Amino acid sequence: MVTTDNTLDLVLGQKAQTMGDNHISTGVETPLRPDAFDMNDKEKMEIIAHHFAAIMDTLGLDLNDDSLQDTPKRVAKMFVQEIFHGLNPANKPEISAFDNSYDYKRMLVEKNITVKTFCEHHFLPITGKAHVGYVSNGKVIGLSKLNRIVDYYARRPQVQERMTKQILLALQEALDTKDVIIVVDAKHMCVSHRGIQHDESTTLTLEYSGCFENNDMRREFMDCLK
Ligand SMILES: Nc1nc2c(ncn2[C@@H]2O[C@H](COP(=O)(O)OP(=O)(O)OP(=O)(O)O)[C@@H](O)[C@H]2O)c(=O)[nH]1
Ligand SMILES: [Zn+2]
Repeated sequence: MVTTDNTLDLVLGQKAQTMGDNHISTGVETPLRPDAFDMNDKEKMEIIAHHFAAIMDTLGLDLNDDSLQDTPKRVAKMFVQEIFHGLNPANKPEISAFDNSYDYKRMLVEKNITVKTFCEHHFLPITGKAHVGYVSNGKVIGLSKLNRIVDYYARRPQVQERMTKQILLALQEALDTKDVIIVVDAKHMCVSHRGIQHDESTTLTLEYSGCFENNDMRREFMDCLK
């Protein structure tokens, strides 16, 4: 085993000092430690599998059962290589901008981009759609790259507000313009499947900058979503 329970205590202790127990948001950056990627994926998966097995064991589950015995490994792989893949900056999508040779000067809207992320408070799914718009500053990027940027920031433990801001900033950077807008409409399983257990509510977050500070531009974008 690569780490010890002492390491975990230390990590959890640090978190408690910096965040308290009241889930105060830590700004636009995902709160990661500076040494977050000192370990490679394989080492991380071994440690997570070990600890997840302890969770299952504590719940009284029989880890010798055929169906359960590989679950710790499955969960570890899912965390590191699938659902939290976007924690690692090495996995940030390569985006190359090219000249807007079509001379298209209006708003471009990419609607209904799938958002599959996980609430950082409960590690339960948040599922929904993002809609992004921008006005080219002379540069354009491939349409699928808009979806890829959303997907990269979704593949982390998240709060919806932070994810929305992170995507806005990444779009500004990729497109080299402030003329960007994003709406995220998502359902939180931590609201529908536990706690209050309300199925119908969704959470809408909106971030914008540049020309979208203008009410008419924002309204035009919203009209495109109807
Ligand atoms: N602002 C924000 N809150 C979120 C998000 N995802 C989950 N939450 C909320 O985070 C809060 C966590 O608060 P706590 O009171 O510590 O958790 P809890 O006791 O499990 O809360 P209940 O869900 O009310 O039972 C809950 O109200 C969640 O609904 C998010 O993306 N943004
Ligand atoms: Zn939650």
